[in-house]
Amino acid sequence: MQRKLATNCSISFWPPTRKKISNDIQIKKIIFFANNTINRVKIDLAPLKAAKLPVFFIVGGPGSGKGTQCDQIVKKYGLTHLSSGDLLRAEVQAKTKIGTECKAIMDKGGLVPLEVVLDLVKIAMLEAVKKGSKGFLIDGYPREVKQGDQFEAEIQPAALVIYFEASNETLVKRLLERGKSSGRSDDNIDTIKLRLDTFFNSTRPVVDHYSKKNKLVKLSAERSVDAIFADVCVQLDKHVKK
Ligand SMILES: Nc1ncnc2c1ncn2[C@@H]1O[C@H](COP(=O)(O)OP(=O)(O)OP(=O)(O)O)[C@@H](O)[C@H]1O
Ligand SMILES: Nc1ccn([C@@H]2O[C@H](COP(=O)(O)O)[C@@H](O)[C@H]2O)c(=O)n1
Repeated sequence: MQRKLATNCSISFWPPTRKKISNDIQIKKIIFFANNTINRVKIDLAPLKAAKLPVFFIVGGPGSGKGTQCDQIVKKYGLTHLSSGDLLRAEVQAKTKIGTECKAIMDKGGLVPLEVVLDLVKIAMLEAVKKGSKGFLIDGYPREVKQGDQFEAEIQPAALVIYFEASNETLVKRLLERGKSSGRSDDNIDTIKLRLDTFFNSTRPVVDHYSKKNKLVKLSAERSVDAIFADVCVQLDKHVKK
C-alpha cells in the first residue's frame, strides 16, 4: 500500500517488487498503521551517511523554547532545522492517512510510533543533503530513549544533545500564551497536562541516557532568549565548522 506524504521526496517503494509508475510521481508512503502494523520502505541513506554532517538533538519539555533557539541557531550557523513535531503537523495538515492517525495521538499528548517519526526525519534529512546542508538540528527528538538509539543505529550518532530545562509552571505559562495565536490544537490546558506527563515519563529519561554517554549539555531555559543562546553558541562552536 502506498500513500502520498506531505514531504516531497523520492524513495523506493514497498513492497520492493512494486513497479515504479513514473519518475514525476512525488513520493509515496513509508509507514502506515493499518491494523496496528507499521510497514516501512527501504530508504537509501547512502547520500546522508556519505555527507558526514553533524547531528544535534534538541530536547526539552513542551514550550521550553526549543524552536525559538533553533531559529537563532539557523541564523548564525546555517544548520538545517528539522522539527519532528512540524514534520508530523505537515502530515496532519496535508490530511494524509498517516497525518490522520498521528493527529489522534498528538491531541492526546501521546507519542507517535518512533518508526513513523524516524522515517519522516530521514526523508527530510535526505532532502536537505541534496540542498547542501551543513548539519542538522533535530528538534523535539528523541522523545524516548529507544527513539534516539534507533536513530543513532540507523543513521549516525548525534554529536551533542542540548537539553533546555524549565519548570512545569514556566512551560504551562508559555504554552498557554503561545496558544492564543499558534493555532495548534495541542496548546490547550488539557493537552498540555498530558504532554507534560509524556515528557516526564518518556522523554526525561533521555536526559540521563545521554548524560551517561557524556553527550548532554543541560541549559536553564528560564532566562532571556539571548542569554540562553549565548550558552548554546559556546557549545556549538566546539562542533560546527565556521
Ligand atoms: N527564553 C524565553 N523566555 C520567554 N519566552 C520564551 C522563551 N523562549 C521561548 N519563549 C516563548 O515560549 C513559547 C514556546 O517556545 P517554543 O515554541 O520555542 O517552544 P518549543 O520547546 O519549541 O515548544 P514545543 O515543544 O511545544 O513545540 C513561544 O511562545 C516562545 O515565544
Ligand atoms: N518525536 C516526536 C515529536 C513529536 N511528537 C508528537 O507531536 C506533538 C507535538 O510535538 P512538538 O515537538 O511540536 O511539541 C507531541 O506532543 C507528540 O504528540 C511525537 O510523537 N514524536
